[in-house]
Amino acid sequence: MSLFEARKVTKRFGGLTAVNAVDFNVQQGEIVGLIGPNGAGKTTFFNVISGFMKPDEGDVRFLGDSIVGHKPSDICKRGMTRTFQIVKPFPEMTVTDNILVGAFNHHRDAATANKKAREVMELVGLGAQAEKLGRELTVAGRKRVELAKALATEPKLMLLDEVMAGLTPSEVTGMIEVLGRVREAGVTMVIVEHVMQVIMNLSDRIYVLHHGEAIAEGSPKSITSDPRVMEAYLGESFVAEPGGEHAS
Ligand SMILES: Nc1ncnc2c1ncn2[C@@H]1O[C@H](COP(=O)(O)OP(=O)(O)OP(=O)(O)O)[C@@H](O)[C@H]1O
Repeated sequence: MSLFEARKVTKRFGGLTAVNAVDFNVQQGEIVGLIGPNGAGKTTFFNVISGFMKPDEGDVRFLGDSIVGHKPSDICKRGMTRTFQIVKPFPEMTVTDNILVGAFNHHRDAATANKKAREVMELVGLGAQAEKLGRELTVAGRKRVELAKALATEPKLMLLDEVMAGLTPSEVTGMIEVLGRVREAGVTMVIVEHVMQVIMNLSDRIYVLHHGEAIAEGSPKSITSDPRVMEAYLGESFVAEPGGEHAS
């Protein structure tokens, strides 16, 4: 059984089919990349699989159960959580307290929630910034808080929406290391990302969306040499630079 599976997922906006009969699966322990040119349907697909939008057709299954129609908070309690492209930590709360918001999702007991918050803060490299306020953080710091908040909910599967957007090349390298540690901690991940260096470095498998359809799936190596993928990216830079137009 796959940890996660989307079967023939379709989402339309009026006459526009943003996601068209997409099959997608994730096995325990994998990092799966999701790429595609601008407007390919990545965000829409992400919104559907994380419960923020309902598919018009198809099924989304996590741990063998359909989660279509379930609230994101319920899906999070089951062990699947997501991050957002635009990261807004609570500005007047410390880094610790921001992360505790995630930890309390899973633990009612304050001591246990605190312990979890400390643990994920160390994992993402925020230990030294624990007492900083949300508004004092750089983009890179805010991205790490977003990641830590998601991790504090103790996910089995984490969906990451452009965690590298707006980061400098050295910050991207730092974040790749962090995600490597997250994987070692046993968290399975799906990554939507424009920074190809990240996708190619981290992903075990990659799905490519184009005009709402999954046109290719395979190892990073097979994807880069796939003629359908090259054609889909015609006119766009396939090797996007960190901190590009998708900076938030
Ligand atoms: N709420 C909406 N209402 C109407 N059309 C939408 C809506 N959201 C997305 N779309 C359209 O659906 C298509 C897919 O958009 P989506 O944002 O999912 O693509 P994307 O691959 O995430 O793009 P990008 O890489 O630019 O973020 C686009 O044509 C977009 O204009």
